[in-house]
Amino acid sequence: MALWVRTTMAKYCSYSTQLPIHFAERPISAFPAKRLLTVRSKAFSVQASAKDGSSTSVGFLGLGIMGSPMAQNLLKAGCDVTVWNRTKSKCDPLISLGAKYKPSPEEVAAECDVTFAMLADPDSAFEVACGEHGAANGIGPGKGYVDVSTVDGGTSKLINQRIKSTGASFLEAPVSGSKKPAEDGQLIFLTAGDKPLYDLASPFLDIMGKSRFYLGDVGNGAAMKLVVNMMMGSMMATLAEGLLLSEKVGLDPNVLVEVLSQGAISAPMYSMKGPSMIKSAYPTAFPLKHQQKDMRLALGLAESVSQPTPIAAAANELYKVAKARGLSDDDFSAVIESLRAKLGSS
Ligand SMILES: NC(=O)C1=CN([C@@H]2O[C@H](COP(=O)(O)OP(=O)(O)OC[C@H]3O[C@@H](n4cnc5c(N)ncnc54)[C@H](OP(=O)(O)O)[C@@H]3O)[C@@H](O)[C@H]2O)C=CC1
Ligand SMILES: O=CCCC(=O)O
Repeated sequence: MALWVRTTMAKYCSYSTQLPIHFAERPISAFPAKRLLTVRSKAFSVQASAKDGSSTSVGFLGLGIMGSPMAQNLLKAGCDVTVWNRTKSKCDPLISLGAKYKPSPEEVAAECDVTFAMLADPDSAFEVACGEHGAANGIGPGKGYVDVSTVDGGTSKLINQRIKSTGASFLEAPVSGSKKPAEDGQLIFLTAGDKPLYDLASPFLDIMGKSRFYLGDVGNGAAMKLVVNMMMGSMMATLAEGLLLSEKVGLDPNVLVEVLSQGAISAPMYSMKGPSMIKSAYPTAFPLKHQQKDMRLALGLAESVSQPTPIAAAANELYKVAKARGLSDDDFSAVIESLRAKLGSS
């Protein structure tokens, strides 16, 4: 009996030199917990470590808003997890849940079969992978490095090169989904790179996420993520404009959110973020500085293929204004503040 409801499709992507394959799998959380554990432990034993025949050991580098719950879900599923974070104190809650700790990415990668990295941006992703005491210094043949940070394709390719030069495998796997989906194991992985590593890492991706796409060559996962986040950033800016305009012409913006939720342009994001934006509350799930980083990287991607993206370019300006107003660490929905200032309504 098929355990997965799998849809497979293949389509040509001009950004890739090979035909990408997309696997979208049914959320594993749809299965009862007991059944799930059986499936998972079977997967682990099938993919036993080359090192000593025991189950695959996992490293996790970067325990911010996303990395912490992702690593926590691996631990809760019974995985053998070793963690590292630049600010050591963020490791403590995971250590108390049973994680091991190593004082550098190098030592984590040397210890573990597969090492995941969830870093802030291209610079930190590169530094943790390739810098002094970076993962590349500890990794080697038979091991894998899975970078789940959101970076540009160029950075991902550099990390790929350096990791591969050691004889290890590389997979980029940025995620769609924010803090709550990370906590609930409902992320969407956009992967590209070494297919055998994708296969090896899939049971772990399925613990942390609800679906995964394999997109072919390194760079395609990053590109897909940037296109998605470029659209998300523009949608958020549009919501901000609509909320403020409705308010200014005397409408109740809460009613606008309700109207949106019932029509063709309904989006979970509008229903989730709209009500708090109306109250000028921006509890951070996705930091605004990261959204602006993604707009910037997406515009760079568009530039590289001479694709006009005027809407994203305009939205990016709003995120830059919001950053300049000290809102970098607020949720990206705080972008509305840059329009409030412009419209003179705050
Ligand atoms: N939050 C979200 O909703 C989503 C975020 N993403 C992406 O995931 C990535 C992580 O996001 P998120 O968890 O929200 O971000 P956070 O800002 O919460 O965490 C960033 C992590 O990167 C580490 N870091 C930053 N700079 C360095 C550096 N120079 N050297 C070593 N480590 C560093 C931080 O360490 P320290 O604790 O020491 O600061 C922390 O572990 C980003 O690329 C983001 O775009 C993707 C999907 C959703
Ligand atoms: O990169 C952040 C994505 C946030 C989301 O998908 O909700």
